[in-house]
Amino acid sequence: MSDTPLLEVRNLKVHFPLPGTLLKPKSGGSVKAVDGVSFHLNRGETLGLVGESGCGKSTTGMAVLRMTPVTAGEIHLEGNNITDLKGRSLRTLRRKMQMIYQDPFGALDPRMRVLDIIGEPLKVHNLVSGRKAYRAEVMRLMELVGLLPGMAERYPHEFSGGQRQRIGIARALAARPEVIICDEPVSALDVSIQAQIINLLKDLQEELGLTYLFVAHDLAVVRHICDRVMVMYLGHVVEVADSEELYTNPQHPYTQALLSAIPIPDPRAESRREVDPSIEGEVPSPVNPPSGCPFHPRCKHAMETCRTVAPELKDTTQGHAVSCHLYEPTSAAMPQIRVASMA
Ligand SMILES: Nc1ncnc2c1ncn2[C@@H]1O[C@H](COP(=O)(O)OP(=O)(O)OP(=O)(O)O)[C@@H](O)[C@H]1O
Repeated sequence: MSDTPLLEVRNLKVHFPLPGTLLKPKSGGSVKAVDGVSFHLNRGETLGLVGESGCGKSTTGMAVLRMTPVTAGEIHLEGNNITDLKGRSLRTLRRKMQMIYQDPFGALDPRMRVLDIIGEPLKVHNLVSGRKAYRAEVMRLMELVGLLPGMAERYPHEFSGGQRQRIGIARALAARPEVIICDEPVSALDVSIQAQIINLLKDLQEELGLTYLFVAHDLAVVRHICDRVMVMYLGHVVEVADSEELYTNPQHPYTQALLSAIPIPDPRAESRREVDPSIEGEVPSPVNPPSGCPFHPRCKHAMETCRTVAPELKDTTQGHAVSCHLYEPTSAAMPQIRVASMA
């Protein structure tokens, strides 16, 4: 892997005006969906982006793709600032960054044949010339994702969920992208199919040298596919580390709580598992964020400190960074809770 990140995001903010403030933007109120997120993505790696519903994962992915307006911050692809690209440059960028969507049922146009769904990016970005080359390229892509070329004339409703997700993957690959944002690509699929799609994504990455930003709320899935994992909470990154390091040595109380909620496949171990109570109940919303420390009720710091000053993301060991006022890299680690084994 190269030392220069393929993608770099610096202090990204995406704030949406609250309903009712759209006509009077100065009247205040906004949802801080993403609020100062920084990360990098190395060529050929998979970075997981995890957190509970509403923490800003999808918005981060959409902002990186320039599909949602960026309030502040910078996005760099291959060293070029792409935050304000427009027109033809933005179209070129769109080819380099593709998305695989969560809902394989809603993401495909039901009136289009698979041939045209997968082939559309070839036409839009002028990647092949002539009908024959177009058809041959679609067939190649179908084979690459495990679909029979004979299915090219069919419509999306004739396919299962897993097959539809394969169509979505082939369509993303057609553009020959540098980065693929996988937005919960398996959460709408049956568990048995999930593993097939995860393995397909891994194989394609190896074969084509792809780079993934893998958005998910299922921490068990993320562990199997990601090299590094970044944990988000209410628009902020609270911890980032190599995958194994994060799962075996989580430092942030919120990461520890999230990990405690992963079910254990062994029924006896599962019956002994203790879920951190702070993770139970209603998922916090950025529309009405919790009062006090937004990160964890066990935080001993003055509540207002955490509300008014976002904790800095501090490096602990190499590549492992934590954002919490309580965390002191030089002192002993923060109070640990027991982390459920995933064996
Ligand atoms: N276009 C929008 N206008 C207003 N608010 C929005 C918009 N898009 C997202 N939000 C809000 O921003 C917050 C973050 O949403 P986002 O979809 O990024 O979260 P998420 O972590 O991906 O959640 P999920 O896993 O449920 O998709 C939520 O409170 C959401 O309601």
